Amino acid sequence: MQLKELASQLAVSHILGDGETVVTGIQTDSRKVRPGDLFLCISGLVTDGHQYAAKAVQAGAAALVVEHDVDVEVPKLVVKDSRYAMAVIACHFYGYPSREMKMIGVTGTNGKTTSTYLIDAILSGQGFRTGLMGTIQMKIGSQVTDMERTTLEAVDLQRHLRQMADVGTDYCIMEVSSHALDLGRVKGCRFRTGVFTNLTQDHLDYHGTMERYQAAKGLLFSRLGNEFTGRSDERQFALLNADDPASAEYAKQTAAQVVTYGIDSEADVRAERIEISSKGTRFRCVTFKGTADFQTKLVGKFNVYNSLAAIAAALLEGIELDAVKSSLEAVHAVDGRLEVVDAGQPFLVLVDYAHTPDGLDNALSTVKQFTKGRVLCVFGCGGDRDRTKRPLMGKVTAKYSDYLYVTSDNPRTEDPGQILLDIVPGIEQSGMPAERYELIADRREAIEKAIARATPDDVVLIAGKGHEAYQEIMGVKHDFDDRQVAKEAIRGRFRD
Ligand SMILES: CC(=O)N[C@H]1[C@@H](OP(=O)(O)OP(=O)(O)OC[C@H]2O[C@@H](n3ccc(=O)[nH]c3=O)[C@H](O)[C@@H]2O)O[C@H](CO)[C@@H](O)[C@@H]1O[C@H](C)C(=O)N[C@@H](C)C(=O)N[C@H](CCC(=O)O)C(=O)O
Ligand SMILES: Nc1ncnc2c1ncn2[C@@H]1O[C@H](COP(=O)(O)OP(=O)(O)OP(=O)(O)O)[C@@H](O)[C@H]1O
Ligand SMILES: N[C@H](CCC[C@H](N)C(=O)O)C(=O)O
Ligand SMILES: [Mg+2]
Repeated sequence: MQLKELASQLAVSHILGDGETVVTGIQTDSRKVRPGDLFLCISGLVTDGHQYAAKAVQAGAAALVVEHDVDVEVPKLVVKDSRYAMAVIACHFYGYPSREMKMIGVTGTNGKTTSTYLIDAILSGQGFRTGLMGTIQMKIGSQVTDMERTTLEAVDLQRHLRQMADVGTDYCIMEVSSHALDLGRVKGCRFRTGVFTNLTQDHLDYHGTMERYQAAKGLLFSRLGNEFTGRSDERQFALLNADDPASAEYAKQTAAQVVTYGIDSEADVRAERIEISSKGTRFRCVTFKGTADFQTKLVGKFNVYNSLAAIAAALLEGIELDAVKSSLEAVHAVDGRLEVVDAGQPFLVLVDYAHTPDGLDNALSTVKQFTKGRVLCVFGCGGDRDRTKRPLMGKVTAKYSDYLYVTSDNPRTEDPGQILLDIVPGIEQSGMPAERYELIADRREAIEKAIARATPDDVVLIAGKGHEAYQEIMGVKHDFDDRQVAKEAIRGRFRD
């Protein structure tokens, strides 16, 4: 595509050099530039992409997008805001793929990955071709790849959406993180449905306050439904959790049709008579398309919310309640979410991805409900992330656990020992005596100790890393999988 065609998408911009220069790809990271690419210089939070313009050109960049002139001899498109230009250019370059599929975006502090998996299971169960994008994986046609980010930057997002559209995808179901909304990664995407799971504390390192965090998530809804076309297949929906106070604000902001789900409040899709066991959950679901009794393999009240979101999203696509029920009931636990680790031991070991105070409250209160013996919890807090959530996570784990093994969870560039110390005030506040918790920076050792202490009827919950297969220390990712390590610890203990 010619540089001048991309320039024509931006009202206030100008070209320095030959506008007929052809670019064959788009890139925002100089280290990934290939010959013929257009390199966009983004002024980021850590560094300024303009500094890497020369490197990008050395690697073969045919042209640049810049906010100011740089001393490099290739044609340049000068824009006001290169992050905004990135979304506009990416959408145009890849031919607006989100218009060729029905996009379902899920935002919220917890439950995004789980809800997207459930929606995917129901829609694909009906024979629709689905694509999935989120924390664990990206699925395009039959190809599945692991992900490093929850929501991709606009250039990567649009490129993959193009691939999804090209393989004939009917529905793209994707997680939309608050970082993505705030940084404009999904600008230009046309969503059919925006789903809100819940809002509780996380990411205050980035957003600063809960108000700003709430507002970032609100962008998914405030951009939804502004155009009424009269066509039912072009209707847009804001699917909101009636039990979460933030929903009222999102309902006001959106022009889309608001549909609610919930348990405690009046809602369009509501669960009643909830019965939770360690094997699954039963509930009656009263909807605008009838009533049905569900028996799912997913454990916990929080998973009833995730199920309701998925049921409502599917009903809005015209799927019959019976069909929704049979697909949902067939779903097993999502990878690393209350996943059972079984190496023949006489007690239950679960690996879960709870890494926020509310996530831990949900996971642990659920476990507590069906534990006859003691709850032994292994957990930590991520480095280079919201520090204020650390004592809160300490407090909530202490509330539900009989023994706590406080350990590392991706210390990243921080001192692991200091992160543990940041957690302790919350444990102390809960009144847990010192002999019932240990600080063990080495996660393997912490898991081994918890497994060594467990007796029949106890439950060991290893929280925070779920599906992750690494432990990031000082910027280096070391192989580490809680499920594998737990199995090794069990085998070590029960070896004859
Ligand atoms: C806060 C945040 O999301 N920051 C992202 C953002 O960083 P930034 O704008 O500050 O960029 P920067 O690092 O200053 O770099 C500026 C520019 O220089 C470029 N550069 C940099 C170095 C170089 O050698 N060459 C080069 O070209 C970069 O590619 C970038 O375009 O853009 C970068 C490039 O795309 C991302 O790598 C970076 O993700 C950081 C590392 C990150 O950790 N993000 C996490 C918090 C995140 O996004 N998490 C959410 C999930 C949250 C949830 O679970 O709810 C997610 O969606 O994954
Ligand atoms: N609806 C929910 N409400 C509260 N907690 C939940 C909910 N669903 C899941 N959780 C808890 O949060 C953890 C993470 O769930 P999930 O991966 O689905 O969330 P997510 O929003 O995708 O997280 P991330 O922001 O890291 O992508 C689970 O392991 C569980 O402990
Ligand atoms: N998407 C979340 C995941 C946190 C997972 C936890 N294991 C950690 O590293 O803190 C984040 O980037 O904050
Ligand atoms: Mg996720």
